[in-house]
Amino acid sequence: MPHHPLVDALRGGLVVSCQALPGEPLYVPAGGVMPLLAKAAELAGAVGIRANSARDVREIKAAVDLPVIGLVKKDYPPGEAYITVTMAEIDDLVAAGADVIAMDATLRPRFDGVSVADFVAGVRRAYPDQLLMADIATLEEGVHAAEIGFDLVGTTLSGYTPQSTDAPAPNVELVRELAARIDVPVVAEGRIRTPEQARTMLDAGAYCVVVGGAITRPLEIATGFVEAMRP
Ligand SMILES: CC(=O)N[C@H](C=O)[C@@H](O)[C@H](O)[C@H](O)COP(=O)(O)O
Repeated sequence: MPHHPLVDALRGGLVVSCQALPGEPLYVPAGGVMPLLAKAAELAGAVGIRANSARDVREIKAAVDLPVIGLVKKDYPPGEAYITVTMAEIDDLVAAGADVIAMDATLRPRFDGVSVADFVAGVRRAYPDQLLMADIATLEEGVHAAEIGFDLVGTTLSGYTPQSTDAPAPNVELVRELAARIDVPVVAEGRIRTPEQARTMLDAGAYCVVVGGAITRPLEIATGFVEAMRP
């Protein structure tokens, strides 16, 4: 089946996740920082941007000419789904112009007790043309996400859920297994630290690769150097 042109534009490319949460050095309440990171990604040849919050999606869309994967991350009790879990968040991201909306598609409990399948069905009814990306942590969740109609399936949450705590970082095998099992494009995302690892993900069958912290989180990057240099 041919892909949506927007999904086609991501094929084989790098998507740069430009995110900073409150408490991180690059989090500025007034905004304006994430578009600068997105611009650098665009100049480098990235094919897309991933961003948290309708505000950042809007600002980044105004600054670069790349598709934006939008999400809303909020704090929920540990062990619960937390990436774009309400219809109000979907409404905001659609209004901000998110080309793709990323949603928690783990099989963890959700704050409202609604299953991810029912939530996605509701989103599809409200916005039939909206592209949706599943953020999953395990093979089972990835297969389920493909079955319930997501347009892209990403390994974003591997290593971050109780069911995946022992997963390798990055999880090349999950990408390989998913790519072999589902027809939906597999996005390699999560804990990819080097260009070589990104390349390995493509070789394992990833449709495209999302890299965040290794490019856009200076605290994380500097900490890696400091730790490696410790006597
Ligand atoms: C687990 C979670 O909440 N991940 C978030 C999802 O959007 C982001 O904090 C990550 O930066 C993003 O997935 C990219 O991953 P990495 O920064 O490891 O390249």
